[in-house]
Amino acid sequence: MGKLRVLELYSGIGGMHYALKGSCIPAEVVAAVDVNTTANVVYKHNFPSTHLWPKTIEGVTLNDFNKLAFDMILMSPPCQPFTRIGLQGDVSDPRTKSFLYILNILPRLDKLPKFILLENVKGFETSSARNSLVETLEECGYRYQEFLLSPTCLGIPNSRLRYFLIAKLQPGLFSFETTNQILEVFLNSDSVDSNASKVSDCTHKELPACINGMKTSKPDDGAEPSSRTLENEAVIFKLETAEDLERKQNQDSDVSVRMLQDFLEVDLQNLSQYLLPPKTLLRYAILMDIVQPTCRRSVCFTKGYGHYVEGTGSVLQSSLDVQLETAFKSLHTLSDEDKLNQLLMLKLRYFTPREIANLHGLPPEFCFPEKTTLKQRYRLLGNSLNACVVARLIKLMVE
Ligand SMILES: C[S@@+](CC[C@H](N)C(=O)[O-])C[C@H]1O[C@@H](n2cnc3c(N)ncnc32)[C@H](O)[C@@H]1O
Repeated sequence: MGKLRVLELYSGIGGMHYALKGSCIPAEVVAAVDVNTTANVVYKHNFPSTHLWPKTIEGVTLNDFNKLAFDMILMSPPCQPFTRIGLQGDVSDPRTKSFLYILNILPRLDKLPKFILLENVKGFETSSARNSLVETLEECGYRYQEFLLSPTCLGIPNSRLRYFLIAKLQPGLFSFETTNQILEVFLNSDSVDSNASKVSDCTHKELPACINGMKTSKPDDGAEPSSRTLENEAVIFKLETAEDLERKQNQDSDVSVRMLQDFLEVDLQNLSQYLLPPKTLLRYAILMDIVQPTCRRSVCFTKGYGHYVEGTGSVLQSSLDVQLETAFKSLHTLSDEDKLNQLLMLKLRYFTPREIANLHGLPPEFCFPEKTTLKQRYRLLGNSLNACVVARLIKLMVE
């Protein structure tokens, strides 16, 4: 097979590009399109020779698309119109306009791409946008398969449940039986399993995230602890019930998932930059998802991480001299000053952008330009994707 020509839409910081590299499929990104200036600076920094179009997708004409003669589309359209906690504007949200434009362009292309992969949030599967996508694919003669997957199914200790669709132009066949059901595990077909080590061999050597074989348990749903009600549930400590604690203990004892410590920076420079400030500790400590380096879980890192505290991602207890339970149990009886002293002993800190990049399966060579601020880094990473999960899907789609 010659090199596949790949079009990367909504390219952001290039998560799809890294996934493509990780898949080891002979391919090149012939164009990447994104309208976000900050993301584009990061993309260009990491992929200086890729043709990046800093414009809206609606601004790319049918003629421009035809000239690219691409074989594959990789895309992660804006997810805000489909998030469970958002307004769910779906196709009437202006942010879906570019996606509908792509659906309109697709049947009119001189040559249909052989492969299409789409990533979005959980919630997309019940949207009208998804229905339009599937209708268009069927009209154009594609077979497709939908998934809901989290990186935990690859042994990566991070919940990031996402919707994926892979499509292949007929007469091309997938190496597995497609089903109308949304698959919540990677398929255990021989072809996928036997290739698991191959993906990891060529995927970012020092990166621990992609080394694992596949796990076939159902993914957790990545729900944030603060998003549910606590009525009728006895709180043990830190607003957590026995059920919460049991779930977390189960996750932490699941040895098919790696420990967070494998993803942490070893000699962290500027630790103080990442420590949670006193005001935040006093106001929000009780709501935060706190993990230790030996934990095998973390909640989804969103674009507000490091800025908003509640439900945006886990924080790390970097001093293990004090037990979390001990620090929290008597907290409500203390004065603010004593409360703070007790919390400070835990040395709670944010994960660094590099550590989140590690959890996302971005390779060691991925980096931010110096000028990208910390807030921008968290924001861009929160919008990105897990490159290991997508690498697996690309392989499954093409083989
Ligand atoms: C969910 S993020 C995708 C992130 C990307 N996969 C990554 O790894 O960083 C959606 C991206 O679409 C871009 N975007 C949104 N609307 C767009 C449009 N109409 N044209 C081009 N890019 C758009 C945003 O700037 C954002 O970077």
